[in-house]
Amino acid sequence: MPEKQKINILWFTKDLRTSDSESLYKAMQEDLPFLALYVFDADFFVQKQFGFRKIGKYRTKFLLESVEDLKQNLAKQKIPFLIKYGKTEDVFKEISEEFEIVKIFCQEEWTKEEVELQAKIEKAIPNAIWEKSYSQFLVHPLFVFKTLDKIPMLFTSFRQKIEKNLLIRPEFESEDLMYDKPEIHFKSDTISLKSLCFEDFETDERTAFPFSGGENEALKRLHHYFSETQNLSQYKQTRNGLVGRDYSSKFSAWLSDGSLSSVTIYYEIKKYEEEFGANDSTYWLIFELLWRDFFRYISLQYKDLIFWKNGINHQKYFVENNKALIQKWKNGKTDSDFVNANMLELKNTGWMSNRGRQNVASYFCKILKQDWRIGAAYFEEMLIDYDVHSNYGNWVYLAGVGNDNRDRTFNPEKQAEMFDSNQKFRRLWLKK
Ligand SMILES: Cc1cc2nc3c(=O)[nH]c(=O)nc-3n(C[C@H](O)[C@H](O)[C@H](O)COP(=O)(O)OP(=O)(O)OC[C@H]3O[C@@H](n4cnc5c(N)ncnc54)[C@H](O)[C@@H]3O)c2cc1C
Repeated sequence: MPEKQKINILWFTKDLRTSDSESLYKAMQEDLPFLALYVFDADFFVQKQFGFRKIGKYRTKFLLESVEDLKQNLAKQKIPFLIKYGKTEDVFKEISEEFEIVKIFCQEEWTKEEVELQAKIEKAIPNAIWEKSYSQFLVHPLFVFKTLDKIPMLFTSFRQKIEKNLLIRPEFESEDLMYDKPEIHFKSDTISLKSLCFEDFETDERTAFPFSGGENEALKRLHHYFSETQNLSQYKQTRNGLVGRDYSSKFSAWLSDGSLSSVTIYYEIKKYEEEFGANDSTYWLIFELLWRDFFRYISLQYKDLIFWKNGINHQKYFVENNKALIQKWKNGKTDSDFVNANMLELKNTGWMSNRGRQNVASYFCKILKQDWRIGAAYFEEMLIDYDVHSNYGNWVYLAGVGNDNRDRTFNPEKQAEMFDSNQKFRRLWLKK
């Protein structure tokens, strides 16, 4: 039998970008040719939890756009890119029937489903060498664990310790490297919303933001929010808003599938501060990106406990599973018009503001007293920016079984008075 050609694989997962890509940068340094790969994993599109899909139509559309954009960016660098639908381990097996896979470059993961998937690939391709990178963090684990032995329970102590002599790794200059190795031919699948069993849909005209996936759109949004409009300079005052495109950055959707890197955002903030001046608002965006990191470090430390009913602190959580109440919450038919408006926004657009998310989650856990995991699973299906660490981290936090032991309940009436005093938001979503 002729020897198989040796190749490496650059496996994209939640790092759908060509700029600041450690994996792409490293794959380019190797002598062997490589094939870039993205798999729409079949299990992921059919699995359900608490009756909800793992991914709904909003995120699926966004993901399709992100992968298409990645394809175009990789083509500019002449990098061969394979897009497949199926079980990821089967795709790896199929490739290994034609080629000897020597190394797999990808993002490091530690949450349950991601770890299980990597284990299936390891079993299918036992001899491959894995080169994993922590490209999803703002503050690299090497720095964090040099500073801290253990991740503190409270965000404030995490932030204060990390901010002392904060060191952010430089960006990887990966987007201009040209691929000059032999092309690897492998036939991609044609994948669409329809082939993934979703109906096509129009964006609701009331949406807070008409999201489009992909690195190019992410960078466009960044330049709009920063230099074009200088909205960043008012971020701290506007970030609790509910209506409109610019009350917050809306970066989360691109951060979640990795088409935008938080390190890139950081350096863009620094450039912005040099040009337009630093203030509380420019700092506050970094502060929020540290919250994002914090929840990643919490999941890294507590692993699967973030999915457990009693959470990371083993707090007893008494819950009900009242289907009628949950249905009312989902469909915006509770006793609170503020909660209802937020839930209708989510249902119709895949988006909800941070203020809205805090209120509806607190209402679900503390007032309706339902199992927080059901609320989190509904968010997982619906949110365009769903991210395992931020979603489950925030839900355990609000359910009182995470990093906040204070038994706090948001009062939706008071919150509506504070953040929607003119009822603009409620009128937008509740009007007949
Ligand atoms: C119950 C609940 C569930 C959530 N689920 C998700 C989720 O699945 N995916 C997700 O990205 N965020 C989630 N968040 C966090 C937050 O609501 C969103 O990140 C934010 O609303 C996104 O809007 P933005 O990008 O305009 O935020 P901005 O206010 O512009 O903030 C900038 C960035 O900071 C990070 N950030 C801000 N607030 C938080 C926070 N509380 N926790 C973690 N990171 C934060 C995000 O990456 C965000 O894009 C959740 C919050 C709650 C209360």
